[in-house]
Amino acid sequence: MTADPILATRGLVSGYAGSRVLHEVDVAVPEGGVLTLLGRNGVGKSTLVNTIMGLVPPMAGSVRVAGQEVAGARPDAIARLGVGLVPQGRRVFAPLTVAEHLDIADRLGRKGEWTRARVIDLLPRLGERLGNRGDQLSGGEQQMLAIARALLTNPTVLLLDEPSDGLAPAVVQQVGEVVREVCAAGMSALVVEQNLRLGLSVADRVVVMQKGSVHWDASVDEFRRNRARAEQLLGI
Ligand SMILES: Nc1ncnc2c1ncn2[C@@H]1O[C@H](COP(=O)(O)OP(=O)(O)OP(=O)(O)O)[C@@H](O)[C@H]1O
Repeated sequence: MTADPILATRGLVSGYAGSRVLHEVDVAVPEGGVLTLLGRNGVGKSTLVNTIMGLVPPMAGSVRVAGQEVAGARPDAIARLGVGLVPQGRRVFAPLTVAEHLDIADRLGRKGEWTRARVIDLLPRLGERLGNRGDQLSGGEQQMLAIARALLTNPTVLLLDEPSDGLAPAVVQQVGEVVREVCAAGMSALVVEQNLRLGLSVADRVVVMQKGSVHWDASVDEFRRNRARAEQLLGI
């Protein structure tokens, strides 16, 4: 891993209609590594992800992708610079088929090693469901589609916002395997997870947020050794 992070925020302030949610947040995703972001409900994890992606405009601070400043840029420009988003709630389009979702990502996204064939090889279930509409998919299949769509844009860093959200335990395990496989293939990622086991299984570093601020930035080992602190910050 190099010293320069592939994605870094510095002093990032953000929020909605005058109310601040993020207070000078510094996080860094190591190149080829995974940063897992933990925190109780409502601490600002999705706001951080959406601000990095340009969906929520930053009020102050910096967001750098591969050394380039992107704070204030539009989401499509940020995507073209190599940031891929697997959004909370998956955002699959009900009337579009799996194939149509993949076509759109293929057409609009960057070209690279994540081709449609490779994505379907990783997620064979999607290959069997190409003609099915978004609203005919299970939650797990929708999550796989959200991941496939993001991978097809060939990001240099992937933002995954609670990929296990709302899924049954067996399906969480399948999604976990996919996330681990993608990360093991060298994808840099920021992973927001409520599922501690999944989050830690992919992480190189762990950041815990509380009330819009980073309260703990630790290696996975350090996090595991300080169980009491983890429990106190996460309310578990
Ligand atoms: N679109 C929005 N407009 C106004 N306030 C919002 C909006 N989205 C989130 N908030 C508020 O911002 C704060 C942080 O929410 P956010 O969704 O970022 O937290 P989170 O840590 O991702 O929580 P969760 O785990 O529940 O998704 C909350 O107080 C929430 O009510």
